[in-house]
Amino acid sequence: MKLNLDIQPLSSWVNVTNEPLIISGPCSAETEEQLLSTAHLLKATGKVSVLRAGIWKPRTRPGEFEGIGSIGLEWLKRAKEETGLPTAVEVATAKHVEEALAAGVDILWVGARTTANPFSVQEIADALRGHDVPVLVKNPVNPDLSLWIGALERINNAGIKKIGAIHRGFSSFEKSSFRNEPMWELAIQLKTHCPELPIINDPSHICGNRELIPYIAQKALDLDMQGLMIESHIDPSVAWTDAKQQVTPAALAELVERFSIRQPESKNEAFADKLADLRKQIDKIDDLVIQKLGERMAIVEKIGEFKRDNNVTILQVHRWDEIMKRRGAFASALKLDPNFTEKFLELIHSESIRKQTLIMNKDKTAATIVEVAPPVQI
Ligand SMILES: C=C(O[C@@H]1C=C(C(=O)O)C=C[C@H]1O)C(=O)O
Repeated sequence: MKLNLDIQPLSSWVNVTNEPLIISGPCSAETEEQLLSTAHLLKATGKVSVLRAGIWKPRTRPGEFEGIGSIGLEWLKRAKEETGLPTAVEVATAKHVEEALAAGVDILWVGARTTANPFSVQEIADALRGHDVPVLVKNPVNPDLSLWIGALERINNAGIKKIGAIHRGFSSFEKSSFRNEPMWELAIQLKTHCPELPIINDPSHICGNRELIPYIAQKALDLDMQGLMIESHIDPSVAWTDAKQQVTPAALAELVERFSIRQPESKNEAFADKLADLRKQIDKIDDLVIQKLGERMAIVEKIGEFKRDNNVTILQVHRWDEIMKRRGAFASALKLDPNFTEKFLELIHSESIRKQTLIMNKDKTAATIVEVAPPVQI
């Protein structure tokens, strides 16, 4: 799938003081004093290009702090006047868009819960029509790339060319050390579909705690993401929302200082030659792997026909269990990650099952069952 968005490059709509682009500020604007003092400290670090603050907060349960509301726009205006930092807020309705634009907010972002709802995204897109304001679209809460792409398309179709995506991770039922699973492969797929789309990582929402932020932020930069949105607060311990994931402006500066900034390419000729040579080796190996997988699947199909003719079930748990153990041991002896091996083998097994299911049901009307293999996480 190719995603054809009409995009203006990030550098044409935001003045990045330092690489990478850092958007920072409180999760929620709480008081004028909290917002202004945080903004001044952020500006003083020299590392921040945009000031963010949530003023309308979509909360999971009622009764929690739902944002300070429109008054926060006045505080943002003042913060911008005093620090010179452009401002960014989350919008979830047409009214939010109108108010934010009237107050001179420089960048709008669509939150994860909103991206998941095409009606809301369309309402926002319609309100944006005729305006020339940059809009960032967070990934939907659920790991659905099409919803993310659909939201970007709706905004772009409304004439917004200064557009980017924010990768803030995905809700998961499973317990994990992250608040939202990064599922990097979805961001990588988005980048593959539309290489010119800037992607900004939001380690605060992925991690849900300060401690993990450096690791996720560095990984995002190593995956060639163009910027980071990191929540900061003058005193995170008393923050009204998301206290655990906010950092002080000083901690933010230290974090940014420690990043290793790598370029997508190197101009060094010796490097280019060596890389080309190594890639040739990889090409040969990949061809062999694919060839062997093709041969394996041909045998799987033969087994399928054999099972069909002898009325034997497709799934053979003991055989599969034995394969997992033996291949697993071989793979770990070759220093392959057990998690990777397990997922790789499971993917092969589900494809075997799918192929044999088609063979078994060949003459039945249900022959149209085309189950696809589950997505692999990295
Ligand atoms: C190919 C077979 O069918 C299934 C697929 C397997 C595989 O891909 O290796 C193993 C066991 C079965 O669940 C088989 O029975 O050997």
